[in-house]
Amino acid sequence: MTPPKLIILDRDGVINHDSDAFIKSADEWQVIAGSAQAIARLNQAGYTVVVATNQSGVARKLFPMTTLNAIHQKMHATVEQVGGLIDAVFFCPHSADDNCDCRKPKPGMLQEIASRYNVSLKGVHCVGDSLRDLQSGFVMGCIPNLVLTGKGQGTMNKGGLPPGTQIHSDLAAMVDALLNAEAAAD
Ligand SMILES: O=P(O)(O)OC[C@@H](O)[C@H]1O[C@@H](OP(=O)(O)O)[C@@H](O)[C@@H](O)[C@@H]1O
Ligand SMILES: [Mg+2]
Ligand SMILES: [Zn+2]
Repeated sequence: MTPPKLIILDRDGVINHDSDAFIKSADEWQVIAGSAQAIARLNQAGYTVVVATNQSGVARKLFPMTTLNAIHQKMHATVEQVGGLIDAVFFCPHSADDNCDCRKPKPGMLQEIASRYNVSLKGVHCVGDSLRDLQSGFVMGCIPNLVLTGKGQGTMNKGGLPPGTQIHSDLAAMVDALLNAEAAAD
């Protein structure tokens, strides 16, 4: 069964630079060079691109929902400026103490994506910089991709990655690898 042409991206550390102090404003949100263009290349290759992101900064009262919305408005605009489209953003605003079902590594957000798009995520690529991103995808049958931007280098060094995890320097390199593999299979 050919997987749907859908790809699930983590946000902080994959699309934009991350910070141990959290990304607390639109000004602090800075795109990683090449990531917006990589999303546009995925779209041009027929992929629907969605984001699944933990945003415990909301529960921690580091920023309100209005600020999270402004950050995502900037993210959408940055991608659209280079001809790309992020189709939907799924976020978990809770803290670990809330024990919710949607905070990665739990698969709640990905289950929501599967149901919203009415697809199985088996064989769908997920891309993250933290182990929890890969774990939440792996339990849903996704192909895990670790990028070494954001927290990715530390994640790789810690090990314990899900079986079959593919490692890439950044999102642009992951997209190169995906599209080259597709071209080779044609
Ligand atoms: O990488 P995604 O999921 O898009 O977003 C991660 C952010 O929400 C923040 O997640 C926090 O983790 P805790 O929520 O404190 O465990 C920390 O890792 C922060 O550095 C990071 O900015
Ligand atoms: Mg991240
Ligand atoms: Zn949650």
